[in-house]
Amino acid sequence: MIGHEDLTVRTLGPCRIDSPLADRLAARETTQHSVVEDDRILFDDTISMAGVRGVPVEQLPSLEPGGPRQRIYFDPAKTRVGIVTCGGLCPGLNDVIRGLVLELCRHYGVRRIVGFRNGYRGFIPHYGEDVVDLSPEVVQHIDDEGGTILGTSRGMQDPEEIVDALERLAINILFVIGGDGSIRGAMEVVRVIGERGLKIAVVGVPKTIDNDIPYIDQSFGFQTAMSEATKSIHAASVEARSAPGGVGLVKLMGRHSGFIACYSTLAKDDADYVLIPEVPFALHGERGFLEHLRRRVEDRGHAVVVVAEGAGQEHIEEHEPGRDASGNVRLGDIGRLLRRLITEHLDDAKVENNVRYFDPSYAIRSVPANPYDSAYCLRLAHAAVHAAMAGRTEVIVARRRRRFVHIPMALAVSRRNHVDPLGDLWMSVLEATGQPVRFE
Ligand SMILES: Nc1ncnc2c1ncn2[C@@H]1O[C@H](COP(=O)(O)OP(=O)(O)O)[C@@H](O)[C@H]1O
Ligand SMILES: O=P(O)(O)OC[C@H]1O[C@](O)(COP(=O)(O)O)[C@@H](O)[C@@H]1O
Ligand SMILES: [Mg+2]
Repeated sequence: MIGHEDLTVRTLGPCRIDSPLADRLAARETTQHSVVEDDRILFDDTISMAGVRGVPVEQLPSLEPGGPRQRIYFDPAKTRVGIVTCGGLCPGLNDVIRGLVLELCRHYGVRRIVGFRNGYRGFIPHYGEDVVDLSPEVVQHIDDEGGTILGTSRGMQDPEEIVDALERLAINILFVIGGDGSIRGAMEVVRVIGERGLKIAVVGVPKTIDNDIPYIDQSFGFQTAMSEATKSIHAASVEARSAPGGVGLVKLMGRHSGFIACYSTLAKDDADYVLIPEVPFALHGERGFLEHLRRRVEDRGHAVVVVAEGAGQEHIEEHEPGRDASGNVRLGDIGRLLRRLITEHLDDAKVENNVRYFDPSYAIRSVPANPYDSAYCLRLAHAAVHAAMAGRTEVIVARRRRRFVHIPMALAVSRRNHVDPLGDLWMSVLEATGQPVRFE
């Protein structure tokens, strides 16, 4: 059970410097739309969850609010900042970089900002990567493009060498834009910073197209990626309805979490089946997926199947689950397996079929952020700058139940966010598709 200590945010020291934004904060009070800096946000949001704690309200676990502080830890005129993007792409990476630079320069007067190239390897001399000087002029229009102007990478790097680079460049604040792996890497960097007695703040902006980081509403870029995925699902539906025995099969990203598959299915009423990593399914037998699909194709003449790439791995016998350079599991190709098995099953049943396979994986994560995500990225960037300038460290900024909060990195990587098979999201998917609760 999450306790108060799990939610305590580390700081580098007392904030003694008046913030350049102090004059904007004077009249603020806690309302539905803002939280004053010495207030806290309850972690539990139901009577039962709070009640089971059996403690007075002021002892209930609570989160530190995001937002500007009256006084800050770093002297803006003497602060140097580094920014790095790590792991897989996600729409909005450039929007976050842009937001960080503009907030630092325009509102805190911090002008010494460098970008490290290609993820954590950008710190390592062996790779010979130059740093990128960042300014409002450099970043003004980078949000028009997907990807990250800094580049990204996977693969473990030595935190000692990363901190060496921070020391050489006299960096005071490092922003890490990345997922669970990047956050774990950032924690190693924080460990070394502490061992060396340095005062360097490390603040994370969580990034995951899979939405697999817990305790946050949604990752930036998720809405854009989900929107892109609906285009492929609709194309699959058009193809399926235009041919006898048409079956549209769409494989979407989602290594361990099927959120993209779920939300993109709910957005358009095209899919008949959704298969996700969190819900095992039987392929064969009278109540298996293939027989159910055959009956659906015979009854309606077409069907659309949406499968998250991490679903059905139990059916991929010949697959040796290797790992990528960061240690993430390399998945067997459930899309190709289903394409083959669906065709074989319908052929064996003498059901005319035309299976059309779509794999838009990289297409949905390499696009620019949509306006909603662009605005979300800007606000996350603002929160990250406020947190770092106030000396917070080993923390990610996130929006949780509409409030911007500071979540300790250890908590952010303590578990993975999954679609709950007993939760309301999966219930909505079952209601929307009409598929059975389980194929067994
Ligand atoms: N368990 C870990 N401990 C320390 N560093 C890690 C760990 N996992 C990943 N990293 C670092 O974080 C970077 C990005 O991690 P990765 O899993 O590829 O993407 P993401 O951060 O999006 O999950 C890697 O290049 C690696 O340097
Ligand atoms: O980018 P790669 O190395 O091909 O890995 C693809 C994987 O990256 C992801 O987009 C997630 O990226 P992260 O590991 O950076 O969170 C998965 O959805 C997908 O399985
Ligand atoms: Mg990850």
